[in-house]
Amino acid sequence: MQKLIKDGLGSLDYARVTSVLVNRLREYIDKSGKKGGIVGVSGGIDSAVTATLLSMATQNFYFLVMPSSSTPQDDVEDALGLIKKLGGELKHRVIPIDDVVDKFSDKIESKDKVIVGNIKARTRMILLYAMAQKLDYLVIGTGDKSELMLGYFTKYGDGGVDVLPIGGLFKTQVRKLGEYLKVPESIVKKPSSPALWEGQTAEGELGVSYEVADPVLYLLEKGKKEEEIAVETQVDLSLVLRIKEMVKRSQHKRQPPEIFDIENLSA
Ligand SMILES: Nc1ncnc2c1ncn2[C@@H]1O[C@H](COP(=O)(O)OP(=O)(O)OC[C@H]2O[C@@H]([n+]3cccc(C(=O)O)c3)[C@H](O)[C@@H]2O)[C@@H](O)[C@H]1O
Ligand SMILES: Nc1ncnc2c1ncn2[C@@H]1O[C@H](COP(=O)(O)OP(=O)(O)OP(=O)(O)O)[C@@H](O)[C@H]1O
Ligand SMILES: [Mg+2]
Repeated sequence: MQKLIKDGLGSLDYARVTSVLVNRLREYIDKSGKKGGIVGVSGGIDSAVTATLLSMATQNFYFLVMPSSSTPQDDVEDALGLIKKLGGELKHRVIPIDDVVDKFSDKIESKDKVIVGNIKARTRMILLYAMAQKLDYLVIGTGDKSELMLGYFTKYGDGGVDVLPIGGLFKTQVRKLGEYLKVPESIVKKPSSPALWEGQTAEGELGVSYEVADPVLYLLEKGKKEEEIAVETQVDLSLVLRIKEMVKRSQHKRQPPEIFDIENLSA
């Protein structure tokens, strides 16, 4: 990989990144007038890093672990282990969601795994917002830059949050930040998965690894031409084009709903 990509993706000062993100998060919560923050902790790297940063920003943190039938037992154990490490024994709840999810899917008569998976993500969002309101806290999002750019999240599900502290870091960087923050190895080394259905992995569903996608996303954001990116990253042009298409097609997930303007009715 070329130096430019290495500099952008590989050589961040994670001590500095940590202090900037923790301070920004503390300030954001203070300015919001809310008392603290809540995070859904899944046993995956994004929520582990976000929960760790939140616990460094404020004592007023709260965690929800919300397993479904497709959540591996190891994930629940990893989530609870992390919460204990962060001192969250009295500041968390485990809320299984299958009963609620089944009610929703029955109502629309669908067992489609993507539709039911999105119901799971949105059920978690509802529980996080309800608990946040009860505590007078904000909902702290866990999305990283790779997922955000690719649109690899459920709109108004895990995408429905108040702030995205690690949204400026690519997935490969979040893993490195996790190592720096001493997130348990079982979480740092775990392949990313939304766990919305059994056997689902992020890289399997996306059809590309984050190690490959991240440099391409990085250069796309820099405005580089597809052909140049293919040469620079040694990724097939067809894959570069597919990644670019994912970014384009998910634009609607990264912006508020379009409001139709009626200012110029005569035009
Ligand atoms: N052009 C447009 N303008 C405005 N809205 C548009 C639109 N095109 C679609 N939409 C709307 O967007 C909907 C589709 O988006 P959405 O409901 O999100 O659904 P969709 O993107 O189909 O599915 C979510 C994807 O994210 C993955 N995911 C979900 C949750 C967590 C994680 C994770 O990494 O942990 C990953 C999941 O595995 C799946 O591949 C459409 O049904 C439609 O309502
Ligand atoms: N079982 C769960 N309990 C609590 N929150 C969950 C659960 N599953 C998903 N979430 C929430 O949804 C977010 C999105 O899931 P996602 O899988 O992208 O993140 P992750 O598991 O933290 O990291 P990774 O992307 O590496 O798997 C999680 O970070 C978490 O906030
Ligand atoms: Mg996950």
